[in-house]
Amino acid sequence: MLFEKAPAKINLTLDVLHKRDDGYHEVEMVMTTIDLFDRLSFEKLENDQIQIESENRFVPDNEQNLAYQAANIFKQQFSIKQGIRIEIDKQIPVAAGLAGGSSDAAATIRGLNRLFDTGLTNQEMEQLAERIGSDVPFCIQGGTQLARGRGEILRPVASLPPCYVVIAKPTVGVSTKEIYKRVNLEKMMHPDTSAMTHALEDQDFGKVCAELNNVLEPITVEMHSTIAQIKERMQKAGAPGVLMSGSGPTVYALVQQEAKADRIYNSLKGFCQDVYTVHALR
Ligand SMILES: C[C@@](CO)(OP(=O)(O)O)[C@H](O)COP(=O)(O)OP(=O)(O)OC[C@H]1O[C@@H](n2ccc(N)nc2=O)[C@H](O)[C@@H]1O
Ligand SMILES: Nc1ncnc2c1ncn2[C@@H]1O[C@H](COP(=O)(O)OP(=O)(O)O)[C@@H](O)[C@H]1O
Repeated sequence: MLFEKAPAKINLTLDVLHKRDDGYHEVEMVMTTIDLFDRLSFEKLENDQIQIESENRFVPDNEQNLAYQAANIFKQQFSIKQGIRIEIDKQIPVAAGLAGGSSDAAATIRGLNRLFDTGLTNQEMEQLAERIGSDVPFCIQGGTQLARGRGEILRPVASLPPCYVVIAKPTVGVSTKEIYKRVNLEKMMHPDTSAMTHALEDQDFGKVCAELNNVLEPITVEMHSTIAQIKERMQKAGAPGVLMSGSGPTVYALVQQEAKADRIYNSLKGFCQDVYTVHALR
């Protein structure tokens, strides 16, 4: 048996540049992994099946599961006849904009690369990952990266300065596809991506907070006003930087003082079911 941790990600910026002929959107976004993890275990089976086990009722146990899809692609790639049992201890909220499923898929590729001793490089794993979803290549290495293309063209950038990340996920469900469908390119306040990467290089926390921007946020907020309410609560509790992650509905606050992080956490506990205080991964 072998284990892998699958961290969640947040978007520090998310820009949509244009719609492509293949239906996807050309994006430019800075993402960073945080210390909120799913834990996966991998075991070889004598039969030819892929088995997914999870106690979380929102996690599919069939080919819909991104970890299943990753295992299937991996088996095909290396003509592996054995089966694989994958157990997912789910800690990342599902359908949250935190890339939980994508990170499970990436962890599966990393885990199977070790289990079957196949020696794939990170770049080769990212190429396999691309076939599963736009966010999966980023999740192979995580850290802080600038992602372009539909999310698969990656460049490492400087990490977040040390800070707390207070995360709140309302119970509303959001479909990524639906949010991208509502994108109106004329009506956008685009992030300054290069200002964000420079702020990270300079470890300028105030500037990082000032540059947080996600063009999908107004679209999801229009559908779910609770996101705006969470943002307002965080700001009132003293958060210097607040943003929705990915297509939502999760909102996070960045803050450097522990006492302020506690205050933000307490202002949301009771209002929101899923609230966590975590750190960015360096
Ligand atoms: C918005 C983001 C930001 O990190 O994350 P999440 O909210 O999912 O965490 C990503 O772009 C989501 O990536 P991911 O969830 O992997 O998307 P995919 O499975 O590849 O695509 C789901 C659907 O979203 C739309 N899509 C996705 C990526 C992209 N660059 N352009 C798109 O238009 C397409 O309609 C696609 O059918
Ligand atoms: N391993 C997995 N963990 C969670 N959700 C998964 C997984 N595999 C597939 N899914 C499906 O993917 C959808 C999006 O989930 P998730 O990856 O958590 O969200 P997001 O893309 O918003 O970050 C869910 O509705 C769920 O049914």
